[in-house]
Amino acid sequence: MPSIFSYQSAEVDWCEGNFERSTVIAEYYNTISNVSFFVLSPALLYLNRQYRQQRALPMYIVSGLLFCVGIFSTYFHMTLSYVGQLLDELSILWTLAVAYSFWYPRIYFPRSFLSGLLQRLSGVTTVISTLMSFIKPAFNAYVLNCIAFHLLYLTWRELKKCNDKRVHRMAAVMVLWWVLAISSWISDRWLCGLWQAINFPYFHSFWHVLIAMSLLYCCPLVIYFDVSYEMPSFKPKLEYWPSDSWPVVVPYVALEEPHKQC
Ligand SMILES: CCCCCCCC/C=C\CCCCCCCC(=O)N[C@@H](CO)[C@H](O)/C=C/CCCCCCCCCCCCC
Ligand SMILES: [Ca+2]
Ligand SMILES: [Zn+2]
Repeated sequence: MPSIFSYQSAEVDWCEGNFERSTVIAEYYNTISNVSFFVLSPALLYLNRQYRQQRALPMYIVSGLLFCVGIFSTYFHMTLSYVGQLLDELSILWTLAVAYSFWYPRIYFPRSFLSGLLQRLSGVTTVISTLMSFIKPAFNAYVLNCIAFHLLYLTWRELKKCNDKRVHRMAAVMVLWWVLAISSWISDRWLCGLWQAINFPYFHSFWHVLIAMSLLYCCPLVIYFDVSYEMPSFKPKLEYWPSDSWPVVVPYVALEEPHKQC
C-alpha cells in the first residue's frame, strides 16, 4: 500500500500531464503558478499599510495563512500526494474560517444568546469540514468553492448600502476575475479530455493566478467595509497603485482622518 506521502497518492490528478518537464515536479505549471500567492501576501501587507497599522494581528495572520496556502499548494502539485492535497485544502478552509472570524460584519450577527450560539456553530462546522476533508478531499474542494457564493452574497448586501462608485467598480472587477477563475477550475476538472486533445491542459495554473487576482480585489473591499463599520475615526478611500492613470493597477485602501474641529 502506498504511503500517504508518496507521489501520486492523492485522490485528484489535475489535467496537466505528470513529470513532463521535470523528474521531481509532477505538474510543472500548476506548481510554479503558485508564485501568485507568494506575491499576493506581501503586496496586501505593503499596500494596505495604514490599515495594517490599526489592525496588525488580523492582517499578519491572514496574509501568513495565504502564504501557507501557496506553500501547501506548491507541495501538492509537486508531489500529488494525499498529504499534499489535505494540506492544500485545510489551509484554504482555515484561512477562510479565520478571515470570517475577523471580518464577518457584526451587524449580521443576531443579538443576544444567538450570537454566541452562531459563533460556536461556525467553529463546529469548520471542525466537521476539517474531518470531512480526510474522508473525501475531492468533494471538499467543491464545498470550498461554494463559500465564494456566500462572499458574493455578502458583497451584494453591502453594495446595496454603498454609494461610492469606486467600490462598485472594484466589486465588479473582483467578480470578473472570480468568474474567469472558477471557469478555469471547472473546465480543468470537467473538460480535461478536450484540453488534452488540443494539447493545452493548463487551466488549473490559470486558476491559481486568477483566484489570486480576485483576492487582490476582494481584500481591499473587506478592509473598506471593516473601516466603515468598525473604525469611525477614519474614512476609507479606495486607491490604485502606482496611480489611477496607469494601465495596470493594484487596488488598496487608504485611511483618511476626517478634519478634527478645535
Ligand atoms: C482582508 C483580507 C480578507 C480576505 C479574506 C479572503 C480569504 C480567502 C482565503 C483563501 C482563498 C484561497 C484560495 C486559493 C486556492 C489555491 C490552492 C488551490 O488551487 N487548490 C486547489 C487544488 O490545487 C483546490 O482544488 C481548490 C479548491 C477551491 C478553493 C476555493 C476557495 C474559495 C475562495 C474564495 C475567494 C473569493 C474571491 C472572491 C469571490 C467573489
Ligand atoms: Ca496531472
Ligand atoms: Zn491548485
